Amino acid sequence: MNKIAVIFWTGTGNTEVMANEVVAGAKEAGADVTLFNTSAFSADKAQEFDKFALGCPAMGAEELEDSEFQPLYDQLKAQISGKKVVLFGSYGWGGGEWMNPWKEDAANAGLVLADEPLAIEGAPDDAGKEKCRELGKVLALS
Ligand SMILES: Cc1cc2nc3c(=O)[nH]c(=O)nc-3n(C[C@H](O)[C@H](O)[C@H](O)COP(=O)(O)O)c2cc1C
Repeated sequence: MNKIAVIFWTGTGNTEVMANEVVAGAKEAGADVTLFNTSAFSADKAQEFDKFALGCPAMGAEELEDSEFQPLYDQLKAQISGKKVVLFGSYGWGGGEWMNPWKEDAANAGLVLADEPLAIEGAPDDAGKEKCRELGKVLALS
């Protein structure tokens, strides 16, 4: 089975645009993909999926969004150790720094990163959208 959950949090829509492109890329590669805003997903659904694309912008001071995304991610990572995952999100001024501790944390939790995380400044342009589709494709084919 190749069931993928794409789960994202967004404040102003940029990471949602990325999430939609990740979905498109994974579908093009033949996966069965479902898109969730964090508020629509709970960790007890994790076992229904084989792979996960997780999207969250840089918030706080180079951190994950702390009211919805971080708590969900903390519960989820305990349940999906050993599963394939990709990470993505939009940032503003920090050069993508928030992605480094996230990547390290995911690896420490035993998540298997199917590709390098994708960090995009602001709203993705056409080239950025293509990178998102490619990320979805790589996850689907991994
Ligand atoms: C409360 C808050 C904190 C933020 N902190 C950071 C940060 O630490 N580093 C950074 O590069 N951008 C930061 N940003 C900018 C967002 O990451 C950026 O606007 C991003 O495009 C938002 O993505 P979204 O449209 O998916 O919400 C912050 C924005 C807000 C509102």
